[in-house]
Amino acid sequence: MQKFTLDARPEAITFTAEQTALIVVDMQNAYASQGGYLDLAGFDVSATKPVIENIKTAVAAAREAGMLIVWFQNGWDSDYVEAGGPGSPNFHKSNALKTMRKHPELQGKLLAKGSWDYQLVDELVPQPGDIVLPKPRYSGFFNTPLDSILRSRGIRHLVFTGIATNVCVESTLRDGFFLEYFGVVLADATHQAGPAFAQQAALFNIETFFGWVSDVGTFCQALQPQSLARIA
Ligand SMILES: C/C(=C/NC(N)=O)C(=O)O
Repeated sequence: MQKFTLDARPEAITFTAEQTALIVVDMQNAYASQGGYLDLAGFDVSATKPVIENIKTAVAAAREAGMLIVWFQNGWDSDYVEAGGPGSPNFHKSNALKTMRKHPELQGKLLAKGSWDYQLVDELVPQPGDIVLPKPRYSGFFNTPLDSILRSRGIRHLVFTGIATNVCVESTLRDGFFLEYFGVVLADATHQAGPAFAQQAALFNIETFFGWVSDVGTFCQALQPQSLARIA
């Protein structure tokens, strides 16, 4: 199997395309579009367009190299049974659920399956052979078949893109770490929920404790057939 070496912080990391999945976390209107959940809840989504473009570029490079692409969609049924009631911390901490309690006219709209908010942004379209997984909580490993899908393919490395860096990306990467997956974040293909320091803190945590941090240009460069980064 061909090996690729990706320049990353805190050090370069080597992987094969067959044993790596590109994970696209929750690139839904809820998280990346004006008028979506995060915007309505008061989070700044004005800088998500370049993130969408960078994800498109990373997905194309990963697909060309033969990597599995996994797309997550965060949310629940339109009655919010899957979100959990007052007995679930999710009921109390989800800003989507809190926003809908404050604005009952939004009930059934935010992160509800079938809604515009739940849909992936128009610019990012899964292709045949990709895996599209719904998830009910921040971590993509919780109550989803992600682990068995990856294990059955021998995948050990996960390259992360998506929104939000400090919530679902970091949660999924951390759970992956405990399950012995090597997690790499492409920083310019992610965006935080909250102030800029939340992005910096999440990336600091990841590169220092849980994984590696690189960027889309470096990732594409590493995957190029003629790249000097390629090791026979
Ligand atoms: C804040 C938030 C983040 N989700 C994510 N996809 O990172 C949420 O779902 O409430």
